[in-house]
Amino acid sequence: MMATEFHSVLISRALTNGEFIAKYEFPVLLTVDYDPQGISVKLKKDFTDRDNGLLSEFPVHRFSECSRIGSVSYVITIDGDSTFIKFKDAQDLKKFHSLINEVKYGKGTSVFSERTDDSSAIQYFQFYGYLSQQQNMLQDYVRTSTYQRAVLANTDDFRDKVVLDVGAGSGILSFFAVQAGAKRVYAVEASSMAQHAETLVRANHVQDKIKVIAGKIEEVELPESVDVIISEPMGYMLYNERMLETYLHAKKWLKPGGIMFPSKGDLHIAPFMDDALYMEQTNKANFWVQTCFHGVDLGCMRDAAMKEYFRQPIVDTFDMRICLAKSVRHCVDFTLAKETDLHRIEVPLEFYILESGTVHGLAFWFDVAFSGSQQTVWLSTSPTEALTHWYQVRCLLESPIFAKAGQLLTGNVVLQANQRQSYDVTIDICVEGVDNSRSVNTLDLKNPYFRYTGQPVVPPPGTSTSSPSEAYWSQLDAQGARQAVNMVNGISVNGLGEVSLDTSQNATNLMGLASQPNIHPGSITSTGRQRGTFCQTTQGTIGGVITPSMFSPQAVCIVE
Ligand SMILES: C[S@@+](CC[C@H](N)C(=O)[O-])C[C@H]1O[C@@H](n2cnc3c(N)ncnc32)[C@H](O)[C@@H]1O
Repeated sequence: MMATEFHSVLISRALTNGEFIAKYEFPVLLTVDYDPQGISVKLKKDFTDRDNGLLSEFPVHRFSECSRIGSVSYVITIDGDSTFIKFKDAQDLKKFHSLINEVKYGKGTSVFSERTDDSSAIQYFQFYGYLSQQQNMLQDYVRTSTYQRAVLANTDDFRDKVVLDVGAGSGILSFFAVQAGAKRVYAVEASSMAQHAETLVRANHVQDKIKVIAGKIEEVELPESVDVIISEPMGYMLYNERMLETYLHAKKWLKPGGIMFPSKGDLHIAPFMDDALYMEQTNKANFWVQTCFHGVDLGCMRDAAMKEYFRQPIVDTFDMRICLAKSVRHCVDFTLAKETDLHRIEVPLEFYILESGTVHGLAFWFDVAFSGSQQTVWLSTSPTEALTHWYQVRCLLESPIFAKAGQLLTGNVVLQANQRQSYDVTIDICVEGVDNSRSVNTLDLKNPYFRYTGQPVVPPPGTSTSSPSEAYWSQLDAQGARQAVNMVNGISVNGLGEVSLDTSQNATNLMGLASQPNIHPGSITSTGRQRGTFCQTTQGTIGGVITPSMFSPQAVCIVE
């Protein structure tokens, strides 16, 4: 990944009276690098130690004002500031002009640019350009370790093979492919993280194996076809971010019979009951019921507030026992699916209700499988498995419906892709044979509510079929020597006044903590991935980066 360089360039800037004065009294080195939205122009002292000589940097995008002047000069205006660039000769100007033309008029539009709003793409790739955000994903050790295991358990599929890493980020999956014996890996990354990936590749002395290509998979050219495609394109509810389409698009570079890692994804959907969650959202909307808020009647806004709160998918985790029926599984085979298959996804639903209760909505989670020739490895985001940074997602119904054990709940979920790299999710369910039992809601997956607090999940009320108090004491009795011992907050005090820690309980707690992956707070809306924020919790301090879209009243903290 090499920047284009122009030596001995003179830079001037325009004064308000239209005259130009020298910005630097010496000739500079101008470099042009890839930028997710166009190009990044850097002005450096024309020294050999180029990294230290950076004078200034500005991006040139499709809508930037630029113009050629004469045969050796160019003027670029950004936010009213005009920079006059005088190249060494006409040859350099021509080269620079063609780079600018590529940005402004493109090599034609791409599948990615056609399906994505510019503003969404800018925010999205800025997010992934932060080392802290890549770190958040790397530190989800369930995710990262499962990928490494899947690759290293299938070395036959990687040894001496050419691999494509789609959306390489820091390049971690490319490194795994090399560890498994890959001959060459093309690591394609559209955000500015590509530059860091290149640095990591060099620092690890694998530049002869890993070739970092800065750009979007839909827009770059590879020198050859590949045997394996590896990627981590899953968003919330599997589909958020629409990066799975990028993953499927990349198949244009896959040799016939080539391997996709992961190979398939299963989206699980189940009806759930959660009175506390429903009441929490309703109570927030009830703020607007007030008829005399500082003397103002807010009542007319209550319905709109309900709509707004119920449009937000809830991202957190829960006890599987809130599910009233076995999940329906919707499977995508990445080796067979086309990217257009993901523009509108309709999942028919049919649930046999196992437990009577109020259906407050539908819960979603996903699993992906790496089907290697030696071993199949699954990565699961199920509520029954160790927590990942994808958590689980729940879509609420504004009007819940009651269903009895043995009844059939039918309907469908429609995921309609939008230009904001996300989906509008419509859930539509009804209890068969009951009047007025249908309920429909459309939610905006781009704008979820991060509800995860780091607190352990609690089982739904009413799951005890015998006396929990009796069960607790008989468990202690069964351990022996516990009779006549009082327990206060894990500290036992026996009849002799001796005090000791209840190590059995503490060990369980510690294990509980240790089994949590390094999960950070919720997400910004550009990706739905991690949100950094700063807060103190009972279990530690959480640090992270705040981005503009994080300033939402619903920001919550997560235990690290
Ligand atoms: C979820 S991250 C995964 C990063 C890395 N592979 C890992 O597993 O840690 C997805 C990465 O794909 C990149 N990406 C998303 N869409 C892309 C596209 N159309 N072309 C190239 N890279 C893309 C993002 O910038 C981001 O760095």
